[in-house]
Amino acid sequence: MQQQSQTEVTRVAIAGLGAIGQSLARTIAAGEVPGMILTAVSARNHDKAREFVSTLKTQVPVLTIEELEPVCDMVIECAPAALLSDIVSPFLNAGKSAIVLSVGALLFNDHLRELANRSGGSIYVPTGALIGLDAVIAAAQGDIHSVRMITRKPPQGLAGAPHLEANQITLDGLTEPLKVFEGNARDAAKGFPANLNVVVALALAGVGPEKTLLEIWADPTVTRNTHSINVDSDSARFTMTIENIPSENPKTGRIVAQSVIAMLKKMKAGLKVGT
Ligand SMILES: NC(=O)C1=CN([C@@H]2O[C@H](COP(=O)(O)OP(=O)(O)OC[C@H]3O[C@@H](n4cnc5c(N)ncnc54)[C@H](OP(=O)(O)O)[C@@H]3O)[C@@H](O)[C@H]2O)C=CC1
Ligand SMILES: O=C([O-])CC(=O)C(=O)O
Repeated sequence: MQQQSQTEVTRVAIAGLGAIGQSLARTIAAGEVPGMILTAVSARNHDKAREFVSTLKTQVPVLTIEELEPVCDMVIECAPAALLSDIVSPFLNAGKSAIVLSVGALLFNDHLRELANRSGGSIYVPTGALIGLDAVIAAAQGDIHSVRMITRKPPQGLAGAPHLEANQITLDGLTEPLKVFEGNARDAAKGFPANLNVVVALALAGVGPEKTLLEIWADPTVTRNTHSINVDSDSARFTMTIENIPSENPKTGRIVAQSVIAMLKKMKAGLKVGT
């Protein structure tokens, strides 16, 4: 087991240099997260990644996924969902930590949780594009009667989702809101692997992927990725909505990288606020 103490310096790897990875790399390389050092990055296109790294305040090597674990203490996974296990397994195997953004893929990689439990490594799921996981986790210590979420995204925020193709749903030229999915978080993670990680984070915090229910709307009248959660439990009833400004990737909100930075800072802070 190689878990670190709060005061040790953590060597951070970033796997995936898209909307989230680039934003994280800029912030960590600028020294804005005390106790964390950006040590290596990985991307599909190494030339493009090297060009990006040259703009950072600290220079780090661009490595393959396999080369990250031997030189880093923790990995932040922000790559396509299909790579989740390849990126995270070596770190967990070594008893180290992984912050996971492709949360939906955790449902189809049960071995990662088992690996973490066996090795003493940790998988961290940030609140990401969502809101209120602290309240859901607290409510889950008692009895939660129901968890429902409604997501509205501009059509381009849902483009390319396998569920749309499988059901021959076309969003081109949409002029009014269209409900494109109603079901549970597990089916949403299959049908929208790059668009609805948030509902899986909600499921893991609360009542699990079968009982967490979701509607997805392709809505040409909204410009923000909007998620509303409704929870009813024996301790509280709450409804919360977040309206995310998309990043350069229309599927991903700007707040996601900020949520990860907040998590990194909390790991090293003496005062930790929130559940
Ligand atoms: N938990 C949450 O709240 C949220 C989670 N997400 C999820 O986070 C993940 C990242 O999102 P986002 O940054 O928007 O995605 P992007 O599509 O913007 O970036 C993905 C990056 O992964 C890289 N990549 C592709 N193949 C490989 C490979 N073989 N090795 C290393 N890197 C590779 C790409 O590299 P290259 O540039 O070279 O092509 C690209 O830079 C996605 O799974 C997304 O669904 C997104 C939003 C919210
Ligand atoms: O959950 C996701 O993958 C992304 C999302 O909805 C958002 O950024 O609003």
